[in-house]
Amino acid sequence: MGFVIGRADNAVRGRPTGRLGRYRALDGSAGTALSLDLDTPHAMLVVGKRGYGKSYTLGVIAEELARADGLAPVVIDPMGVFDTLTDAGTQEAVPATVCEHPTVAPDTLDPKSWCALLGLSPESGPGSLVWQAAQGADSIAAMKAAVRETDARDSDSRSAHNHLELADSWGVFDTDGLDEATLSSGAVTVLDVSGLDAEPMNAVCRGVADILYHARLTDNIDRLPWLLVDEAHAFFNGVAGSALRLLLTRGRAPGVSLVAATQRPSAIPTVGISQADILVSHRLTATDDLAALEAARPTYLDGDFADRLPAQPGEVLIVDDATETVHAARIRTRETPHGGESPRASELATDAQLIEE
Ligand SMILES: Nc1ncnc2c1ncn2[C@@H]1O[C@H](COP(=O)(O)OP(=O)(O)OP(=O)(O)O)[C@@H](O)[C@H]1O
Repeated sequence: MGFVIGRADNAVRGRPTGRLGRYRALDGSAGTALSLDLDTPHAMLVVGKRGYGKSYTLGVIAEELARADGLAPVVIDPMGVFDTLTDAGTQEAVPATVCEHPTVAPDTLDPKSWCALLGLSPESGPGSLVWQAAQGADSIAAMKAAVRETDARDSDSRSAHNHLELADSWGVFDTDGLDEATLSSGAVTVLDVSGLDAEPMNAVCRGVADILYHARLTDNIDRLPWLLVDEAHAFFNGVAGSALRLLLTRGRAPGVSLVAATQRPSAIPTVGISQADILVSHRLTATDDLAALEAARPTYLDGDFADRLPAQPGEVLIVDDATETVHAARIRTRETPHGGESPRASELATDAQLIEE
């Protein structure tokens, strides 16, 4: 099994692990196996510039989580590239389901989040109406009715109503939306949010993060959730941000893991980097991204961090807090097809065009 990332006592064997890859030897040969601890909760950050393998690495982690017992993996998929987890692969099938139109119950969002989602200040007339409506209603229809029935100024209730109409039009709110039971089937649940704008995408992520966290706090699920979020900067900077920060800072106590992938670590709040116990870094070159990592992780990342970063797709530098170690590795090959390949013009050209050349 080789080394287990995220497990303080590497002598402990026989507990759940996922195959991550192998050490990268200087001569390019494959070294000892590297696994990821799946026994205890973790907060992981996967970073790297575009095209160097973040989504691929998330896919590898999802494959391993789906096969492990006792876990409830959920992928927030803003690029629509993880549906391939259900395809036939090189090994036995990965238990996976894809939800193409994920919805959450309106009351998974608290009043403050409703105001933030709709871009309303809670102190404003329309904002305070939305706040009040969100406190008592469990559907958008009930929220709209509550707003209509107030004796507030006409212009305020009309504005609040219009904002709620807009939220309704996103199609991501439903009283029968995702719940802890559907999210903890044991298979990896892929939530395809790729067709959505930033606000509804954030609403789904926020709702799901809250459902998983509260389900563990109240002992309502007996599996340990792992929330995987691709393009995480889009969520840390939206309504989902506070829920993701909560998972990073307090998720591990009740047993919720977060794996956040981003090409822009500089757009992630410092706490998002400093609270991660496992950092997986693909190639990074932007000065502000490197500075953000170094500023948040001074303990292990000294000045030569940039020099130690890999150059090829699929290669990573892993910083592991549990063992206080840094590892140069290559992520293993996906078993299911990778869905994030950029299209090439040559692939789209017809045979006739290619013959003409
Ligand atoms: N571990 C790996 N083994 C083999 N090939 C890999 C590996 N990781 C990445 N690749 C190759 O690199 C390509 C880019 O990877 P990926 O789509 O994950 O990039 P990304 O960093 O998520 O980019 P983007 O930010 O554009 O989504 C893949 O299509 C694949 O061909």
